Amino acid sequence: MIKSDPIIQLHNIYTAYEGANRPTLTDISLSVEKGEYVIIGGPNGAGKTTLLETINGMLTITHGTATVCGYDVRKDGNRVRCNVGYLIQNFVFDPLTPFSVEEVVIMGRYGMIGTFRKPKEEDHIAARSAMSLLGIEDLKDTPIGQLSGGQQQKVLLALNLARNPEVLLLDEPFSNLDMFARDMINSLLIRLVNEGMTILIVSHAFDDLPDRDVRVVVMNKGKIMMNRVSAPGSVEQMIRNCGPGNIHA
Ligand SMILES: Nc1ncnc2c1ncn2[C@@H]1O[C@H](COP(=O)(O)OP(=O)(O)OP(=O)(O)O)[C@@H](O)[C@H]1O
Repeated sequence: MIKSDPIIQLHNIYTAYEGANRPTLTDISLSVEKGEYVIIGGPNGAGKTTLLETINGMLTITHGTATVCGYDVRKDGNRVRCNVGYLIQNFVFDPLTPFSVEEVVIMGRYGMIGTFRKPKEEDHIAARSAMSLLGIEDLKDTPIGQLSGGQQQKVLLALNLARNPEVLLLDEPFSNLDMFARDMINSLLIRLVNEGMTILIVSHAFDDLPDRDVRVVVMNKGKIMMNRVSAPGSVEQMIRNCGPGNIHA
């Protein structure tokens, strides 16, 4: 069998925020195969969100090579973002946002629908199917700003799933969720990864990981301190072992 290229390949990457006089990420190299479940851990300010936004082509890479879904992130950021879903951390809609839940979920299809075109039947079907995966069909006509934080988070996950991404980046997806929603979304993520989606998740919650090996990437001070495939049971301890008291970077 011919081995395909990794779906994410970062080599010697430096990423800088606009106006910053030095890069936030330094010398990042990371390979992720299609269908991997990757947990990104590390202390506050370590660079976890910055890593997700680098993979999604949202930040300036000042040095190194980055390929995601076969596209060069530095040259083809738009194409990368068409194939990657990104759930950002703690996003809250303004209470007066004039869109219903279904309208927000269908925004996930905009890259495919095209500018100034109306959603087709297939876009509505994809949006409804994503809402059904998250159990939010009954909210479809509710204005998004009238939902709770946890409900809005489910809508944003549905928006990302409506476009059926090859890679899903999740930044603290469980932070606003009750235990039932966490269980439901954990099972959904495990199903998606078993079907071949590649998932990278920044999380401090390690219950209910997939019943298979996961890749654990631990960051600190803008660098990757550890990158290892491990059994799910040892993830939390591995991240603790690389905690601020135990690393001297
Ligand atoms: N927009 C920005 N402009 C300049 N620097 C930023 C910006 N956003 C983040 N940083 C800096 O980049 C570093 C890494 O931040 P990042 O948000 O990636 O950390 P994190 O590991 O995701 O932290 P947390 O666990 O607290 O969410 C921090 O020092 C932070 O101050």
